[in-house]
Amino acid sequence: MSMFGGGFGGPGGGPGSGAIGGMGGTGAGGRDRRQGGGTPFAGIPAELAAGVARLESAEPARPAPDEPFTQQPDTGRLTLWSLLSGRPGLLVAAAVAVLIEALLLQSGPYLVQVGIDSGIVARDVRWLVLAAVAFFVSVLLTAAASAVRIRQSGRLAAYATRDLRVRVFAHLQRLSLDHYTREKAGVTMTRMTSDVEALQHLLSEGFAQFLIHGLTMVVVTAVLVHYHAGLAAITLLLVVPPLLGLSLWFRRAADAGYGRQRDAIAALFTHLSESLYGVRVITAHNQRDAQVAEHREVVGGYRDANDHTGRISAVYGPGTSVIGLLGLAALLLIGGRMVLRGELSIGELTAFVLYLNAFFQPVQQLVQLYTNYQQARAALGKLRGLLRTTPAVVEKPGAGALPPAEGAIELRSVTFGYDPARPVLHDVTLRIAPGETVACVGPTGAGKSTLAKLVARLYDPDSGSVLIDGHDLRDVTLDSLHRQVGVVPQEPFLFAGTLRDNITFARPDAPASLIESAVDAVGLRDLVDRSPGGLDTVLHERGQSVSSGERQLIALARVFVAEPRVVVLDEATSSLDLRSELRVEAAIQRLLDGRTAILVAHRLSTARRADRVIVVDDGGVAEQGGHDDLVAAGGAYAAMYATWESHASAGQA
Ligand SMILES: Nc1ncnc2c1ncn2[C@@H]1O[C@H](COP(=O)(O)OP(=O)(O)OP(=O)(O)O)[C@@H](O)[C@H]1O
Repeated sequence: MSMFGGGFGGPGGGPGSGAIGGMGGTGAGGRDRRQGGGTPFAGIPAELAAGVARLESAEPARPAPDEPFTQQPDTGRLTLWSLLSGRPGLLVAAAVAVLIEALLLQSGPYLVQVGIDSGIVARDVRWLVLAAVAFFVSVLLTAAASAVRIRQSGRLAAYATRDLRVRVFAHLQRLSLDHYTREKAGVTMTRMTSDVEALQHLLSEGFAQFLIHGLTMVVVTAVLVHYHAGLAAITLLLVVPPLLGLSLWFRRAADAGYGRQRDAIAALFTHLSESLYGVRVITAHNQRDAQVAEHREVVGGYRDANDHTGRISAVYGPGTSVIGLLGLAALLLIGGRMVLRGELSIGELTAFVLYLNAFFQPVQQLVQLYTNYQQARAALGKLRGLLRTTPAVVEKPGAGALPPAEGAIELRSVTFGYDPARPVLHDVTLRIAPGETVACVGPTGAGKSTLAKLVARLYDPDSGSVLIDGHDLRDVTLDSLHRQVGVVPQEPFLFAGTLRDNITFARPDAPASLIESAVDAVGLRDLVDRSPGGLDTVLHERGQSVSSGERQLIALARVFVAEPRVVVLDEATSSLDLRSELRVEAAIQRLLDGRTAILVAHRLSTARRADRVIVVDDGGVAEQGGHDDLVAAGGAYAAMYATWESHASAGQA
C-alpha cells in the first residue's frame, strides 16, 4: 500500500502539509498568481502582456484572510443565523429595504379603492388623477426599494458563502488522512458545491422574499380586518386552517425528501469523480459500458429523490391554489351580498378582493421558498456534519515548536492499527541515530509504510510514542514538525502549475540558487532543458504531461528544496527502465546526504546501500542490522535478498 494511498484522489498531504506533497495548501498555480509570476501568464506573447497587465490591475484586490490558518479544530457554530449575522450592516440595510418594499406593495389596492370610490363613483376627476399619480410614485419607490434589497442581500449571501467555503476548506486541510480514507472525494465536493449553492440561493433571494411575503401576509390581514372585521374573520377562518394543515404535511414530507436528495447528489458526484480519476484503468479494462450502466443506476437514484420531492411539491402547490381560489369564491358570495345590502361599497369589495389576492400570492411564493429553505436546511445539516468531524491527529493547544532537529528518531513501544482492534504494528521499539539511513523491508502489507507514516505524524500511535530528538511528536506543533520532516510518497502528486511551482511547493520563497541545485542534484536538468519554458513550463493536472520517473524526480526535488532534517521516503515500485532507476537512486542518495532517513524500500538495491536494514514482519521488527551482516546471518532478509538477486540477474540475462 502506498504511504498516501486511499482516499482523496491519490496521494494526499497530511495536516498542514509542510514538506509533504498532497492535498495540503492551495494549488501551486494559485499561489504563484498571488506572487504575480508563473503559471497563468507564463508564455504570454509580448504584445499581449500590456493588455493582460491592465486586466490584472482592474481585478479587485483579495486581501489575505483576517484570521490566519490554525491547526485548532473548528468549534464555531454553523446556523442560518450565524451566516446572516456575519455582516450586520448589510443585514440591516437589506431588512430595511424589505420592510419598505413590503409596505409600499400594499398601497396599491388602497389607491384603487380611493380611485373607484372617491374618483369614479363620486365623479371627481381630481381624486382619480391623485390616486393614479400616487400609484405611479409608489411603483417607482417599490422598484427602488427592491433594487436596494436585491443588491444588499446578494452581497450578504456572497460574503457569507465565501466565508463558509473558506471555513470548510480550512477544516478539510486540518483533517487527517483517516478522514480521506473513509470519506469519498465526491461527497466532499458536493458539500463544497451543491450544498453551499443551495445555501447561497436561500441567503441571496430566499430570506428577503420570505420576509416580504411574510410581512405582506401580516399587513394584508390587518388591512382586511380594518376594512371589515366580520368578512375578514369568515374568509380567514375558511382558508387558514386547511392551509396550515397542508403546510405541516409538506414540511414533514419534504424534510426526508431533501435529505435524500442531498445524499443522492453526493453519490452522483462520487461516481463521476471516481470514473474521471480512473478513466485510464476503465478504458484499459474495457469497462466503459459497465461504468455507464453504473452511472445510470446512480443518476437513477438522484432522479428518484427528485421525483419524490417533485411529487410532494405537486400536491402542495396546487393544493394551496385551490384553497385560495375557494376562499375568493366564498368572498365574492358573502361580500357581494353585503354590497347589495349596502353594508360595503363596491370600491371596498374590490380592494378586499385585491387584498385577499395579495394574501394568496405570497402563499404561492412561500411554497417555492419553503422548498428552497428545506433544501438549504438539508445542505446546512450536511455541512455541519462535515465541520464536526474531528481530525484524528490534532495539535495540542499550546504545543511548542519542534526546535531545529538533529534528527534522532525513536519509537517507544508503539502499537498502532487503522482499526485499533487489529494492530498493524505491535509494541515496536526502534532508535535511529541522527544522519542514519534506515531501510524498511518486509512482505507486502507488513506495516512498513505505516511505520513511516507514524514518524511523519500522519497518524498517532494507539499506545507508546514517537519522538524526534526526545520530543514526543504529540507535544510539538504540526507546522514545525512537517517543516522538518519531509515526505516523498510512493505516488508523487503534482499540481497543475509550472515545474517551478511544483518544486517549490513546500517552500514558495526558496532562493533561485537552491532550486537550481535541486534540479541538478536530483537529475532534472535534462527535463528542464528540454521543456520549452524551462522551469516555467506548465505541467498538466496531476503531472500527466511528464513521465512517472520524472514525477518521482520532481517529488524528490520538492523535498530537497524544503531542506528537512528527516526524510521519509516511500520508494516507488513502478518499474523504471534501468537508466531512470539509476537516476532516481542517485537522486535519492544525494537527497539523503547528511539527513536522517527512513526508506520504505521495495528494491533491495536501495536497502543494500542503507546504513541499517530493518525487516518489518508480524507487526514488529523481525530483524535488523547492516546489509552484509543480515545476509551473513542467513535469516529472513538473507532469503529475501537471495530471491531478489536471482530475479534481478535473471532479468538482466
Ligand atoms: N488507511 C488504511 N486503513 C485501513 N487499513 C490500512 C490502511 N493503510 C494500510 N492498511 C493496512 O495496514 C496494513 C499495513 O499496510 P502498509 O501500507 O503499512 O503495508 P506495507 O508494508 O507498506 O505494504 P507495501 O509493501 O505493499 O507497501 C495492510 O494490511 C493494509 O491493508
